Amino acid sequence: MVATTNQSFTQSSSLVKNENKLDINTSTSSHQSTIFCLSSGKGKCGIAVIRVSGQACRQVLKDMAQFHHMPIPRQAVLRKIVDSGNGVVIDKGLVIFFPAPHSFTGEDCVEFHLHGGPAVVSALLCALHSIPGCREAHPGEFTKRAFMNGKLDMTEVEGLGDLIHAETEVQRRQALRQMDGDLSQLYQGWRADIIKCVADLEAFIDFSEDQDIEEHVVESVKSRVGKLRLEISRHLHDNRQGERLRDGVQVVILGEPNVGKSSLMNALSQRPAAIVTDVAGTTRDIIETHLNIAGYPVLLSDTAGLRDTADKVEKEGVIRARKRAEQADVKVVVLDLQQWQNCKNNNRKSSITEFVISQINSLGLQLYQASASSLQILNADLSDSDSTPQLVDEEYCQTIIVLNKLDLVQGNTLEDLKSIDNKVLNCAVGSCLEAQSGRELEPNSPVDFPSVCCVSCTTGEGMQEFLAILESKLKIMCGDPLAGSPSLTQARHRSHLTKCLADLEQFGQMTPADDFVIASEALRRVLREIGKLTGKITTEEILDVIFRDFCIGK
Ligand SMILES: Nc1nc2c(c(=O)[nH]1)N(C=O)[C@@H](CNc1ccc(C(=O)N[C@@H](CCC(=O)O)C(=O)O)cc1)CN2
Ligand SMILES: Nc1nc2c(ncn2[C@@H]2O[C@H](COP(=O)(O)OP(=O)(O)OP(=O)(O)O)[C@@H](O)[C@H]2O)c(=O)[nH]1
Repeated sequence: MVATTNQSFTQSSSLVKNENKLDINTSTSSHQSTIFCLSSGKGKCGIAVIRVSGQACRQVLKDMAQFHHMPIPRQAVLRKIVDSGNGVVIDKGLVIFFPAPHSFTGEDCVEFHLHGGPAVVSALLCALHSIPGCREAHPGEFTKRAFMNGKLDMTEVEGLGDLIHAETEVQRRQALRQMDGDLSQLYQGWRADIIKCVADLEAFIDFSEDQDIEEHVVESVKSRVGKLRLEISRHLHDNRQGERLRDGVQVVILGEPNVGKSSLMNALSQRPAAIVTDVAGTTRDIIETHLNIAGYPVLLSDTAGLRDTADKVEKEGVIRARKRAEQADVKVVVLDLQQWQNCKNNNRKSSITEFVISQINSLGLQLYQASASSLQILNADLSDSDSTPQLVDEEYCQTIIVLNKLDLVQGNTLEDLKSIDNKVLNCAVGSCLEAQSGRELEPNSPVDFPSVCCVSCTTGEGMQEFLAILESKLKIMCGDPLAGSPSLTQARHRSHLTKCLADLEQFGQMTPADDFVIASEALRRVLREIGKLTGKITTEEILDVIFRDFCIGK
């Protein structure tokens, strides 16, 4: 066995060398031009920061800030800053030198912190232009250099991009975690595991006449690959929590005409985003607004009231509403309590539960919301590496039922409403939806029943409770970005990892009669995919797509 270990080690290092041949992420920046850019926001501001990165930085310091010796690294110094072309003083500002490799880009960097007037900024940019070898940076070019110089891997770069684009607190937390390398570490760890497996397997291929090695090595590799398969499965089947948080949660308001959908939309967005009238069928097109609800990014849509109609325009609106409902992460179904009050007034016996159920049924929406298969994997036994988890990707969504126009409910009806226990109502409605879905769930599988609440969009009563429910649903849909292992955040990652999983599964089905060379090739493909994920293997095309979305000056 000692021999095997040694063999693994040499295999392992040759493997790394082989892989590096595919690596274009090794370029040195010595031949590149020096780039500069305004990194703070455009327009008048207190202080403007202009960054310079590249070989000409030392010349810039000499010519523009009269440093005859290089300043102490990373220490701000107040200097007169001069246009070296004409000797004119541009401003008196702070200058910081970050010598390579200890800078953001890994190259020599200089920062000018100036007074934020547009004329000051443009004079400095102009002066930099005239220094030989200097040019203005493209969007994301500083970060691209940081990536090229190995300061950040691709997932960290993407985290940084997300941090800049983060509009809400929870998005910020997820992006920061990714920028800090949590996702990178997870993927690098998987890569290291596979490298070991390939090394062991290839050592076995070279020394297969030794039966002792076969037993141990092949079995151990199979079991390690099995564990990894399960880990990647779990990471992929997370109900897209991280992606949802990054892209925004789709919350869709649905219901019959005139029940108060647009009023709810306006109450949530605190502005008259949608037209409200007492004419049934007012909203036709989908009306969207972006909201920050408790730190979660939400794309809220108001939709046309669901009903059969001969009106051509309204009909199209209803089709769009149903389509949007299918894409919803959270469905907010609005019902009109005045209709229940009318039932009661007409002496038609109807409990609130019956009313809710019959109304929901008549809307013809798919509101059932368990994602049993995805949740199953979370409970799967990690040690049982031979069982390939069978996962079906189900759409997972949450439903809130809002009983609106609470202010119109009076007398006995109001008392009836107040007497009902919310939990009982939630369960009754939930069971009904479960039955309606026609699907059998295993006992104890976690199902989130829809939550029911009463509000008045006119008086604001119940709105806090509704918001609290919505918040809890957003939490379920996005998870806590700081808890547990980091989430998958992008379709790009999903696509690479799905390919990895397919190859790992192919490997798992290998039998002793199979060719181990082919099996090890499957593992090498996994390595290549993870390499693409972290940017160890990349192409200009991919880089362009990723850096395109960065701001100028980043
Ligand atoms: N003025 C200023 N503020 C800024 C930045 C900047 O470039 N300039 N940043 C730009 O995004 C962010 C900070 N990120 C930075 C990341 C690395 C290094 C850096 O010098 N890294 C060196 C040394 C590390 C150390 O000493 O701990 C290195 O990695 O070797 C600097 C800033 C946010 N604030
Ligand atoms: N009393 C009372 N009236 C409400 C409440 N919410 C909405 N309304 C009224 O109900 C009517 C319909 O409201 P909308 O918000 O336009 O209803 P909608 O569901 O968007 O209607 P459509 O666009 O037809 O689908 C308007 O006259 C609102 O003022 C409420 O809580 N109490």
